[in-house]
Amino acid sequence: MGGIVQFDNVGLRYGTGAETLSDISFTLAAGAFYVLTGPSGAGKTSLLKLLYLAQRPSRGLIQLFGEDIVTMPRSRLPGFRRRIGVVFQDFRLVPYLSAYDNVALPLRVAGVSERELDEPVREMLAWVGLANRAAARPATLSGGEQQRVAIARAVIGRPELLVADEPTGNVDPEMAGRLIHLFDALNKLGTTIVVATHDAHLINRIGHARMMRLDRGRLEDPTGALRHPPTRPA
Ligand SMILES: Nc1ncnc2c1ncn2[C@@H]1O[C@H](COP(=O)(O)OP(=O)(O)OP(=O)(O)O)[C@@H](O)[C@H]1O
Repeated sequence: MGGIVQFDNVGLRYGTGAETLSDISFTLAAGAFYVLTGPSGAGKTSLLKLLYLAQRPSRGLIQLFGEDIVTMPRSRLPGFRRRIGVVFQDFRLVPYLSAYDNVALPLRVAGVSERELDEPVREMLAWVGLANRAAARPATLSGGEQQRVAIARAVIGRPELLVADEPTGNVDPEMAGRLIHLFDALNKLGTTIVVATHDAHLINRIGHARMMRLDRGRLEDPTGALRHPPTRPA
């Protein structure tokens, strides 16, 4: 399988300070499951932001789905973003929408009819243990419940790439197991997954994951998972 993401010598600098990320080069294989680890402040969230196109690099080349996204006109970025599911560290649910409507959002944006989306939305809410909270607004949900809505919203549209930032930070081990099962099921359907986490328990439960480790803005490749020949455009 080919690379779905390729970084070549990518650097990221916020403002005029030192680089937060330096010399980042890797290829993500389509359909694989990656776990990104590293100490707090190493740059994990920054790397994920580059992946889900919330941040442009200060230098280097990024290809996503076979296209150079650094020089791509801004008008084309929203179309690319719709192919990526994101679980944000701070959830970013739409505050005036119910849990049901937050989860339904990607399907509505994709033009799925109300009749067709009702069953998958209810199934997904049940899977994350929120069947009886469908009508609740985010402000009335606990942190762990909000996180589960955010995960349900990110996976329901079966994105080509799923990027999740500390997705089990607010849930108990049993729920973490269910969420991993959900990521696994999505991965089996072909979605490439990148999960950033500190959670050793989570890392141990995803036996087939390829490890990526960031330390002070530089990427280590402890298991050789990222060593693919670069696939440059002809
Ligand atoms: N928008 C920003 N502007 C300036 N500096 C930033 C910004 N976002 C992050 N940084 C800095 O970049 C560095 C890396 O932060 P980042 O959030 O990517 O690390 P992290 O590995 O995800 O940490 P954690 O595990 O604590 O979430 C930190 O020093 C942080 O202060």
